Amino acid sequence: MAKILLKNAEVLGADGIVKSADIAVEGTLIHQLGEISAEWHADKVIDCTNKLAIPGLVNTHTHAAMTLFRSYADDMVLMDWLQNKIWPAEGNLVAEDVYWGTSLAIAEMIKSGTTTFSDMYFHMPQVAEAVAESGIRAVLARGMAGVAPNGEQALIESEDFFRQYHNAADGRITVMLGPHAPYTCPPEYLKRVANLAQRLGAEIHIHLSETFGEVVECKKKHGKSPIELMKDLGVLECGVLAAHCVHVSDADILLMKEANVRVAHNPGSNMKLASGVAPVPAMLKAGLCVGLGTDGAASNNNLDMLEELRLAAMLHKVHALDPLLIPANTAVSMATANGAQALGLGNVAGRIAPGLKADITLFNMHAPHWYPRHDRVSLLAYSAGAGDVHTVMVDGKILLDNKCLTTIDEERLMYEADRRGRHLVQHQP
Ligand SMILES: CSC[C@H]1O[C@@H](n2cnc3c(O)ncnc32)[C@H](O)[C@@H]1O
Ligand SMILES: [Zn+2]
Repeated sequence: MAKILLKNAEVLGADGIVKSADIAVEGTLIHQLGEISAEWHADKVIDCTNKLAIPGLVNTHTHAAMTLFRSYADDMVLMDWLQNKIWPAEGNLVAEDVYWGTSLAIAEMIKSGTTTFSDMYFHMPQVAEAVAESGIRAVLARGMAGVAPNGEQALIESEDFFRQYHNAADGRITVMLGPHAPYTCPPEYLKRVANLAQRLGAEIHIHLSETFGEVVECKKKHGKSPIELMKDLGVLECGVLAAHCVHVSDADILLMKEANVRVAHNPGSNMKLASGVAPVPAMLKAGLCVGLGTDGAASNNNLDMLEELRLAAMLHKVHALDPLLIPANTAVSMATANGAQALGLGNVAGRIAPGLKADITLFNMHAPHWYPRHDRVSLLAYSAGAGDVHTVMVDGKILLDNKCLTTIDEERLMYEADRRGRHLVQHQP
């Protein structure tokens, strides 16, 4: 079992306070924190002078392989973007495209300090392969739209995928079911998804109440909001990770709290697609678990969780004209511990504490924008950039060493992603 000592770090603890400490990593786990006894011999020692150690960032909602559509269709509203640009181009995707697009996303995520991501997409065995090879942690859901003939196939593939990959890659992969949204999955179909989830013991990852138009349509069609509809169909009983939740009412928030719905807040995507501002302060006040996500790289347009963290901290302040909303430590918790909890990994990752998985990101603080160091959490939230990410460890294994990826051939995947991305959109309108 490999033993790694992170020596002399400044560690963001589970209490949100930064203290000087050593971190002993044994195998996949954080063994000890603080002063490490001289009897504990490390195989490798990393000098963490001037380094801030935080729990790895958790991206709670993305479509990783959509890196292939980055910069293809910008400055559009969601439905126009999906129906006229993205879905036609996705119709051309083959399994290998998803493998390379996901690998590109993983490289970008690791380099910007993310250690876990939650994905909803197609060709999930190839996503799992990219996850397994790279060493990152992931929660994967095969996206399902309930229209014939693919709706049936999606249910079958989701069950197969769950049975084959839940807890795969030494436990780094867990699986959810991924019905896309109420506007692509009719009620009867969502009931079948909920039944399947109950039968498998799987949780559900779904887009909910992303745009005002979605809510209006849902009320017109079903006489209730998307959240109310999910409750009535039995979806909320399965354990739900709900992406976006921009247009939710106070009554919706109460229902979400009752059912312990966890929210993936995607401020960058919501701003770019002009979907609106999710009532995150009200959700937090109600006691909901809110994590952060980038959404796909085609609506963001990067997978940088540090940027998302800062957007979350800033957006709600300016929206409510209240600088007290989402302070730095809240935004950091949303990007780490709350994100892990939102993905059902609260007892596995998201905090630097003995017994938890060694998923750790080290930031180099020896740069002009990190001085003076009045408050390290403030520096992380408001001053740091992805370029400061120095070392990334997942499951006790170093995936980024002094800014170099250790498990991924970056040049090869940039070449493949470029070639495949151009091919996918070649004959599109
Ligand atoms: C069924 S797999 C996932 C599906 O979701 C699409 N998608 C990407 N971004 C969004 C978004 O913000 N809202 C709704 N759907 C989105 C993606 O293109 C895939 O088709
Ligand atoms: Zn999405």
